[in-house]
Amino acid sequence: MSRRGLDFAGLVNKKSFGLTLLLFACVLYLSYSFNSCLVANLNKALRQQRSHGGLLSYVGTASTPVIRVPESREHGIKKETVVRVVPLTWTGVQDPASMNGNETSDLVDGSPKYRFLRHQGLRPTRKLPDALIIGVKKGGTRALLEFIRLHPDVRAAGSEIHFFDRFHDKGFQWYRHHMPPTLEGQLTMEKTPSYFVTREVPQRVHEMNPATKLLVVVRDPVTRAISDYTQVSSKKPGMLRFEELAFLNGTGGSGLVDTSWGPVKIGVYARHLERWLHCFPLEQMLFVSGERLIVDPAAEMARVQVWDFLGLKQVITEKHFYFNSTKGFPCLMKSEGRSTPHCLGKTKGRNHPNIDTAAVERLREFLPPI
Ligand SMILES: Nc1ncnc2c1ncn2[C@@H]1O[C@H](COP(=O)(O)OS(=O)(=O)O)[C@@H](OP(=O)(O)O)[C@H]1O
Repeated sequence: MSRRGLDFAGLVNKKSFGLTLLLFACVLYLSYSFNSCLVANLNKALRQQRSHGGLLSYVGTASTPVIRVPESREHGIKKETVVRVVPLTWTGVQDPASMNGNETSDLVDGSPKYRFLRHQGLRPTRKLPDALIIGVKKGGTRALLEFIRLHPDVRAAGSEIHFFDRFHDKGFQWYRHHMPPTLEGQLTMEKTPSYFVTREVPQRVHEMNPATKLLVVVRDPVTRAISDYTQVSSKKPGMLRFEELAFLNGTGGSGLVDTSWGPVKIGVYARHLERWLHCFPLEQMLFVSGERLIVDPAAEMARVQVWDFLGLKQVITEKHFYFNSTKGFPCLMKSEGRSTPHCLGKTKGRNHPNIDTAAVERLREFLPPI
């Protein structure tokens, strides 16, 4: 390229560099003035709302803002709704309580989720249960627990804690630490189906709190016994047939029922209930139908929610369930842990073996349907 050509190219490069620089400075200036203008306007609007009680007026503290939303006018009286404002993201602001070591052992761990809640002025703590699902084994206790914990005012331990029948000597502190953190007004629940049939449990629950609410899922005792047998035999291949175990000397449907066999013994509900009634009034117990939990879960859950002792609002409805025809059971649209439709685990809703009709009939005479 000629010397004149090179000079010209240099001039063009310098010019475009200068232009780019100018353009960049303009963009920077515009974005700065736009943002500061926006922030100033927002501040002004908030100040106005606070002083004049405008569309939304703030009445909370700095950490737990509460807004009052004017709703309507009735008979000349202004009505408003109070809403606690909880941002959807944790701001990362350090909670002073977690810095000065003022926390009691009641408070939950310092993970971001709980630091975030405390920052909002909400102090989750672990409490001893207010209500227990005490049984019956294979009645549908898992279904009841998973359904009731859809309620925002209920939090439940996910697994069976077995405190009152196996780990009582570990003490209440141990038990409490197995409970989920709850906010004020939320109920704490736990389910361990063996509580219903364990001799010492009613007295121990009473010692913890005589006002404990008790929920019992009851199911036809014969179907329950077959369900129980199905579970045990799935873990023990080669187990004797149901008919051989349910009757004395393996006499099947023609013989005497073996009342000492676990699956039969658990189904004598009245015997176990008697022990509970020595410690708790009947009104403090709610009997939930295991059958209705399957055929109409929303209706059965409505019964649970209107039970005065729990004092829950009607929140769980048909919208929370769908019927999964492959599984043959109602399943959940979503739950606390999962936002997609799902069913209870594989061990819930197993296929039962065919049992001789004579054996079922004979057993039903001994364990009549409830
Ligand atoms: N929605 C839904 N999905 C699946 N299963 C359901 C459901 N609702 C009630 N059931 C019935 O619950 C039975 C199991 O009872 P439990 O949860 O009390 O069993 S356990 O004692 O905790 O092992 C289980 O017994 P099986 O059918 O013998 O498996 C079910 O019949």
